[in-house]
Amino acid sequence: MLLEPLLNIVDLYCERDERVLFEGLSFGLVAGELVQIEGANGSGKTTLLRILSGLSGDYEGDVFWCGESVEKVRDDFFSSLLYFGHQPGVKGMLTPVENLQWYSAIHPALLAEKIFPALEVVGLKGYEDVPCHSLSAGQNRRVSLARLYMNTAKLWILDEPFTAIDKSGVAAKERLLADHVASGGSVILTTHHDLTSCGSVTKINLDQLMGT
Ligand SMILES: Nc1ncnc2c1ncn2[C@@H]1O[C@H](COP(=O)(O)OP(=O)(O)OP(=O)(O)O)[C@@H](O)[C@H]1O
Repeated sequence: MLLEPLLNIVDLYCERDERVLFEGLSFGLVAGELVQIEGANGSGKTTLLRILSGLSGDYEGDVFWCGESVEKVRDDFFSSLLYFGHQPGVKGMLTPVENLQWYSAIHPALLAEKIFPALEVVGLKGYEDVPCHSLSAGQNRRVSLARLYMNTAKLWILDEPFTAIDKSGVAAKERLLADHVASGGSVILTTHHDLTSCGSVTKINLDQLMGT
């Protein structure tokens, strides 16, 4: 049986600084699917993820969520989405717990009762109350990644989630992604890592869609 796509991207066109990043980009993402966006530096991976996450409206084409234009179903779409950006998005003056409390206050899919277990899983037990400006780059990234262990969102859009994460952290994140798709969640991500234990991965290469 053919599954209806959760997210459907139709004929997307985007240019920046008079350079076409991609044109005619169409693909669908079904429940339980992991899509990896590939491409050289500057090919438009982050730009695409920002468009799909509703953070940039500077494009042509259509994006549908469960068969409806995302514009029409914004509330449902955003409550089903967890976006993990290029930057950790962690405030240095706040502790890991405070950062996650703030995220949980603004996003209904992030469960506050999971903050402490999530910080333990990402290896930050004992650092819960340390201001984030005193943590390393990798530890700040882990604070941000802890959101993945606290959430019930169906769709994860992750921009370079493994940056600054050590080998054991990468293996744990791969397992988390595999569990998410195995339980019917969906993931779109960019990474320069080879995904070795996430099961089936659909790859989309932006280099082949670059215009002039
Ligand atoms: N807000 C913007 N205004 C103008 N140009 C932009 C903007 N954002 C990105 N660009 C340009 O768009 C192109 C694509 O950038 P993007 O960050 O999407 O690439 P990327 O594939 O994610 O790169 P990397 O692998 O280096 O992270 C780059 O040439 C960049 O300079």
